[in-house]
Amino acid sequence: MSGGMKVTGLAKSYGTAKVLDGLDLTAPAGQLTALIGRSGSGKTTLLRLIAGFDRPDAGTVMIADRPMADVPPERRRIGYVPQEGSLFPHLTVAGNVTFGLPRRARRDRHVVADMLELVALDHRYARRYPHQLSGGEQQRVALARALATRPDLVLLDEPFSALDAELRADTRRAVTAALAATAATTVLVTHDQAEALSLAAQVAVLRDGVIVQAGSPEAVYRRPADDVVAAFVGELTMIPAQLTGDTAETPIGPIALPHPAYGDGAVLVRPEQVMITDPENGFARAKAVTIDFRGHDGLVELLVDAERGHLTLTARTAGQLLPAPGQRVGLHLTGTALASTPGKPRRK
Ligand SMILES: Nc1ncnc2c1ncn2[C@@H]1O[C@H](COP(=O)(O)OP(=O)(O)OP(=O)(O)O)[C@@H](O)[C@H]1O
Repeated sequence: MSGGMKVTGLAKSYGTAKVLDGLDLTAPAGQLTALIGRSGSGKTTLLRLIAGFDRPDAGTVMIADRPMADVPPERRRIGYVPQEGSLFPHLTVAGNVTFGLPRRARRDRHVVADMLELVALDHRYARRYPHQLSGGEQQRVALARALATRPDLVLLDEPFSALDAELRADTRRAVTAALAATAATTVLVTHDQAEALSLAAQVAVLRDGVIVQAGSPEAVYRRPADDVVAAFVGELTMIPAQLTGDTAETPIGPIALPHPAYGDGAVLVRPEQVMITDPENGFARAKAVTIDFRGHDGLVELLVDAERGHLTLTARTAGQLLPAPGQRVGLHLTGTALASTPGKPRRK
């Protein structure tokens, strides 16, 4: 297995616009790292620097423990799969899959059969041309071609974004299974946070030219580096709170704080941390106002009984446990919360 991928101090500007500003990122060997960030944050720029299509202004790229400064793209041992349309239209599937292989390997029919099997495509597809394939099948062939050369690193630039929901799910499954089977070190760019959380071993969040957080999907979702990351990777509901060090006292009960905070403020929690119970139970009582039904679960907007003021919250609950509009419920909180203190400067 290779030594993974590591970039250090990577900087890149276009004119006066600084896109990457001393960025560090390690993609562990044999694992999938998902790179997420807002549109225009520099995800594609980073991928192109790793691939060697562009040169950084500063910083280093190491792939499988080899420095890449003087290595041209075709000698970096990389497999690159862009959004769509990367197949050669005049070559068959077999011709595409074996394109990067030495002549002798190209004539070996087992290579094509093995690679198609790896991406869950029938071997009879080998003779078809790209225009005779669906978008999802084309992406699987593109991945088969990328993996055929046994690269040290696979780079995927939004490979599922042009596919509709059903095809996307199927293609995603086939692609991740193939990547896992070959233990390929992979960096996947996606603007779909749910996709990143479900597929990746590591999620890296790009903002303001640097990686603001890299960690397991669970860590990024449950212990986000700040409230901007928190909002980026999932829904949030804000609850006013008295911050007393390692606990926040809220109108619907106490909740633990992973980072100590003090004073008048608020906490940010995921809607699934707001637990709905019978009105007799729970720390506080509320009325369900609106229900946003989503099949397997739903979001409930709640108006909390308060002596003063007016507090609305959002809870997520399993589809069969959803209250009816107007129903009275009890509430409490679980897990830990991120403190949000007023006046903290917000970054874009
Ligand atoms: N060749 C270029 N010349 C000038 N500016 C560029 C060039 N390539 C990218 N940019 C600018 O750099 C910034 C980052 O672009 P990049 O495509 O890397 O972002 P991204 O995160 O991949 O965006 P998206 O999610 O929308 O694909 C953008 O502001 C873009 O306009």
